[in-house]
Amino acid sequence: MAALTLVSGSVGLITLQNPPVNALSSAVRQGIVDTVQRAVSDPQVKSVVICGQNGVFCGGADIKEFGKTMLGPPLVPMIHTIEAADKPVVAAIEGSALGGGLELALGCHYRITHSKARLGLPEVTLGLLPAAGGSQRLPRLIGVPAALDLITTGRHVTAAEALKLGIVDQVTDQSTVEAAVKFALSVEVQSLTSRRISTLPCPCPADVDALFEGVMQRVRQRGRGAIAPVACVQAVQAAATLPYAQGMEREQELMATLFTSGQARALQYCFFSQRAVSRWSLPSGARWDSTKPNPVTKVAVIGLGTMGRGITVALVQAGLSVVAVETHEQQMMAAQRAVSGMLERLAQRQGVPLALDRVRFSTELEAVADVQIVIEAVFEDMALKKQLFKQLSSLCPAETLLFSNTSSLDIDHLAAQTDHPQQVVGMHFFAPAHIMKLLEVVYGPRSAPQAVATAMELGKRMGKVSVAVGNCRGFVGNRMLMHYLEEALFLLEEGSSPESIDQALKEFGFPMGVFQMSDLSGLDVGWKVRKAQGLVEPGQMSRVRQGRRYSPLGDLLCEQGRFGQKTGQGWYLYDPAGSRTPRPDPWLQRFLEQYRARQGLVSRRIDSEEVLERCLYALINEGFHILHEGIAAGPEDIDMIYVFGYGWPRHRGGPMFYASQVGLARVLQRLEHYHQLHPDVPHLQPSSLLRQLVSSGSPPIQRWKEAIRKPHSAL
Ligand SMILES: CCC/C=C/C(=O)SCCNC(=O)CCNC(=O)[C@H](O)C(C)(C)COP(=O)([O-])OP(=O)([O-])OC[C@H]1O[C@@H](n2cnc3c(N)ncnc32)[C@H](O)[C@@H]1OP(=O)([O-])[O-]
Repeated sequence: MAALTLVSGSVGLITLQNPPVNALSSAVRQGIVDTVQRAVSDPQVKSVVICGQNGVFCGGADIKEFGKTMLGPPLVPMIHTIEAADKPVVAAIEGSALGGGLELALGCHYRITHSKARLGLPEVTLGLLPAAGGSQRLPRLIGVPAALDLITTGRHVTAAEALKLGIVDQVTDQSTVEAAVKFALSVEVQSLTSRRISTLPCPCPADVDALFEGVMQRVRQRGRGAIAPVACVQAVQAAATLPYAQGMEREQELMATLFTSGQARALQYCFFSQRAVSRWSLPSGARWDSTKPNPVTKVAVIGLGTMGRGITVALVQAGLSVVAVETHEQQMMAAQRAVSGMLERLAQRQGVPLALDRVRFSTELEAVADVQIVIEAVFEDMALKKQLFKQLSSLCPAETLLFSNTSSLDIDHLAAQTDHPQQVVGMHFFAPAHIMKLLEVVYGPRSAPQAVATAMELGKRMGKVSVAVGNCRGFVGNRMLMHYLEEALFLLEEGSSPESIDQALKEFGFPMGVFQMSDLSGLDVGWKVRKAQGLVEPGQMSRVRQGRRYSPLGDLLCEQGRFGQKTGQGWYLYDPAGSRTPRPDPWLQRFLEQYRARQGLVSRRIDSEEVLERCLYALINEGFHILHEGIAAGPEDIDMIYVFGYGWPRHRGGPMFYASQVGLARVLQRLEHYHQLHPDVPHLQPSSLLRQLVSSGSPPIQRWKEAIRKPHSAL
């Protein structure tokens, strides 16, 4: 797992060998301990270079080993031995040096880096802190402010930035190992006294206390309840205020509380789930590893509203040529200005050349005839979309893939309008489409595996986390969200307020509450959907529709023109209209009181526990239905949809993971309790899969799939 060879007569070259990222597994750590010891005691070896196999230095500690019994030599003494060596040790960094990988490099006396390498201490994103001395060495090397930034955000830096910050000594465009060997030869006789980072004082700015106070405040605000960023600040504070040995003790102490925390488990689950969802499969048995995506260079986007513009920008950013179509001249011109502006700002921010020449704007539908993929992003109206798919089917060659950015309409109905229904797939982007990471790739019963593979690959090229899901109303995300929204309305009817419901959800970790979210996206959006479903009865107050409990509150607000932020009034007040700061609205409070009085509802005090249980368990319960029906292939798919598309706090792992942490028996018992109190609310009736899992002893989430007999949608 680590090999030692003698090169250039006197350099001991240690190569880490653990593909794909040379993670520091117990075997690799043992390999390093053995090879370092041999190199240090070999009189022929005058200096040492440590590198990684296959162009990657090291991706850090082996995350798969977390949560298991610790075997092999620990990292901290291993890195101390390297630092204490009396022969110069040089890290040759290619690819990545992340987490424990960078900490290993910080234990070396010198660091030589390839210009394309990326470095960072991303432990915080896994619910941890750099506890192999990283929190103590990095501030000593680059100063407290820069170290705080890197350690609390976990962001990766480029080789150029690493050089500027002083993390590395040299950057090369050539062979990093050759450069490092040459460098090692040049420093063989130099003193190492100033090269052992742990022995250096920690450079602190004069107002260090104010700095820590400010960072701690920011980290708490941004972290929304995450504990690792707070511990990271505390660890760097120890580096700034304590001698190294005591700082290390503090680092270990803080790590001990994080290591076994539920948040660390949730974040590590997210790390693996994010990668697992790319390994999709279909009911037919087609899979990611046996289906080749089509080559794609040119894509068309039809409909240049907010979504179409964002999709266009994301495609251009992915390096594709885009034909952007909007049939109304004026709207096309407005879209052209907006897209150009977005691309200009992005190019400026990222310091890359502007790629405006990759987009061609047109008012002619015929302009899409020579693209490989058409993405339809017109208004969410089934009749309009059907007509467009019919036109596209006669306009485009048979091999053109036709994707729809619908957020809830039936993909199969659209496919039925075309001569090649196998070419039709849903590509549900989230607004703003060039920023939001989530993409639901919706396969219909007739979608060809190759079409799905191409959509998944296109999503990857656009930097999205793409999740393949089956076809049903609302797909996965919006289908689950519906019950979350409904429960929030029921709670309002029963006596709660938008402020207290939103507060409970924000304390849970959502960036905003359900009513703030509804004001942001516009109350009229859901109103239109409910109208299309025949649920809206203008001016009517009845609370039972289509045989189940219904809250007309949202409809009543819309009838008054209260659409949210854009109209200045919704569940909150916004002054002026379009402002993003919600203010409680006394009108709404009076309106709710009158509404309850007319409905004969007696207001009661509702605590945050009930808010969370009813809103979240209703959503989770729908997640179990979705799993049972095979609409999502596994709980990871649902969780990644919620983490990347709906602001579910990552440190809680996604709704299904959260349910597993709370305990399935508890979730079942609370759903039963609420369903007994509200028998007219079918979504509170526990799913049969949840019951089945509880009766089979609530297996860990990784084993739920075994309990789901139908692995996929039967559609
Ligand atoms: C205790 C002392 C404190 C130290 C703590 C730490 O170091 S914490 C660690 C701090 N380090 C980090 O947080 C870095 C985490 N890693 C990364 O950010 C990226 O993997 C990358 C940038 C290294 C490569 O990106 P890329 O797009 O080229 O590739 P990719 O991302 O698709 O990964 C390929 C495969 O490798 C797997 N795998 C990767 N890393 C690890 C690991 N450390 N372990 C185990 N496995 C790992 C990954 O699951 C995937 O497996 P799959 O799905 O094929 O079975």
